[in-house]
Order: sequence, then structure tokens, then C-alpha cells
Amino acid sequence: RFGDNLPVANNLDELIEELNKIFASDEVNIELVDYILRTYKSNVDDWKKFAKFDRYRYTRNLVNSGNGKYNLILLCWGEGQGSSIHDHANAHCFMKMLQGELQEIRYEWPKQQGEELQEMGRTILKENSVCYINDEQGLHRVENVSHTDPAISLHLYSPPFDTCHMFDKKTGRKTASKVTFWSMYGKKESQE
Ligand SMILES: O=C(O)CCSS
Ligand SMILES: [Fe+2]
Repeated sequence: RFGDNLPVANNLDELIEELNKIFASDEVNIELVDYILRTYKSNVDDWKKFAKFDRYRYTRNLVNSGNGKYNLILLCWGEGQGSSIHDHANAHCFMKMLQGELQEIRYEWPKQQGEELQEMGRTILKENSVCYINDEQGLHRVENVSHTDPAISLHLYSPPFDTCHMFDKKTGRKTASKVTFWSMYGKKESQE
């Protein structure tokens, strides 16, 4: 499908290097981003400095802001912690599992006002797997359903966004939701 001189990301720094090359061109090559994310085999030494958990909700830790072309974010999900049902602000969303497993439930966009969202299917995302979603495909909710193990995932959003929408499952009502960072580049903002 591509040439035979394909790059491989042997660590997180090489992954970011290869992503920056891919995103240097105007068109986002979805297959190539998916490919390079898959070549990276999760290594805790690469990313442990970004992995910060919160007792009450999953955390979003900015790893790299991709020369403005994408945000690379490490998400830490304690047992039972999950996201709301949300969209992706007309951006590409890639999600790679670095540790543990997450359940993804996909939903159709709301059709009629006040109607319950229709579930499209659910997937268990396993370590090193990569999945992709964009608004044309639908909405989803991601949750760590384990009672014993935390989960860590690496998300790439392009273009980067700071607001998306959350959806009420029963009524389909959407509300804007500002996405925030628990930490940036391995530092909690309050730390110098
Ligand atoms: O970025 C978020 O908070 C949603 C995680 S599932 S793509
Ligand atoms: Fe998402």
C-alpha cells in the first residue's frame, strides 16, 4: 500500500518525529498516521512522566502540541472512570492503548429531538491497538470497565480543539464542553 521504506517508531520521541513529518504536508494521511501509531510498541519508560491519575475522573495530559497541527494527549483512566458520550469537533481522532483496556461504545448522531441515542456497537480496545473516529462515523463513549486495573491511552486530535459536545443518552441533547488538561508536558500547571 505504501513504499517499502516505511518508518518505524521505536519510542515516543521517534513517534512524535514521524508524526511531525506526516503532518508537515497539508492533507492528513489517515492510513499513515494509523500505521505509525501501530509501529510504536508501548513502553512505560517513554510515557510514565505524563501518567497522572485523579481519584474522581480520567485525566488528560498534554504530551505534544504537534507544531499546531495536532494535539498528542495521554489519558489516564482509573477503574470505572469513563468519558461522556461526545463528538470530536470535526477533527480526526486516533486512540492508541498504552496500558490496560478500554471499552468503546459508539452511537448514532441524534435524529429526533428527545429521542434516546441508538448504540451502534461496542469494542474492547486492547494494549497497543489503535482506533480511529471522526464525526462522520458517529459519537462514542470510552470507559475503563475494569474493577482492578487502570488504563492509559494516547490520543491524537487533528486539528487540535479545546471544545467539543457532550450528549445526553436519553434525550440526545448536546451541550458544549471545554476540554482541559490535567498536566502539560509532564508538569501540573501549578508546578514550576
Ligand atoms: O479527549 C477526551 O477527553 C475524550 C477521550 S475519548 S476520544
Ligand atoms: Fe472520543
